[in-house]
Amino acid sequence: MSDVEVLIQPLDPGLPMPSYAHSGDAGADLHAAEDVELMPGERTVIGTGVAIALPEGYAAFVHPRSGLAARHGVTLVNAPGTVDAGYRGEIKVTLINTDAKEPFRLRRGDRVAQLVVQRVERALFTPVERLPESVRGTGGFGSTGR
Ligand SMILES: O=c1ccn([C@H]2C[C@H](O)[C@@H](COP(=O)(O)OP(=O)(O)OP(=O)(O)O)O2)c(=O)[nH]1
Ligand SMILES: [Mg+2]
Repeated sequence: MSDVEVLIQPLDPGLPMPSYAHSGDAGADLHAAEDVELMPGERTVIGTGVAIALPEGYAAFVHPRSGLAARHGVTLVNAPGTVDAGYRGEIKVTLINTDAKEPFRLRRGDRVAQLVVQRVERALFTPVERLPESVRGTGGFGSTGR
């Protein structure tokens, strides 16, 4: 894994910066900027107290944390959220509590999601009459069976 410099602006003094729990981790944990209580089925958007400037050719993706998903049914509505290189606003997280019964509580400062920084390509969309043939062809949506 190589390093890439990402400029980060703390918007909320007192909140920890995103950080990798272990060397080799792909995701840097993002911290919740506020206390939240989500009823079963409820969703909300919360801040993480940081803004970033990614280099051209990169994007960052806001992924759920598997511990919150497995233990509490808490995930992100738009997983993975896409942070564009040109975005300078606060990174936000679209939390949802999918649990049928249990409310979910999160404290300010808790790790709520994780940010994965990746190189991305831009497509040059080239219109054609016919696409090249492939083994899969047009089969999709369960075409290979269950
Ligand atoms: O989980 C997310 C997803 C997006 N964003 C920010 C960064 C991203 O660059 C911007 C726009 O996101 P997106 O393009 O997914 O949303 P949109 O609904 O298409 O909004 P827009 O019209 O602003 O592009 O919102 C977040 O902070 N968190
Ligand atoms: Mg958009």
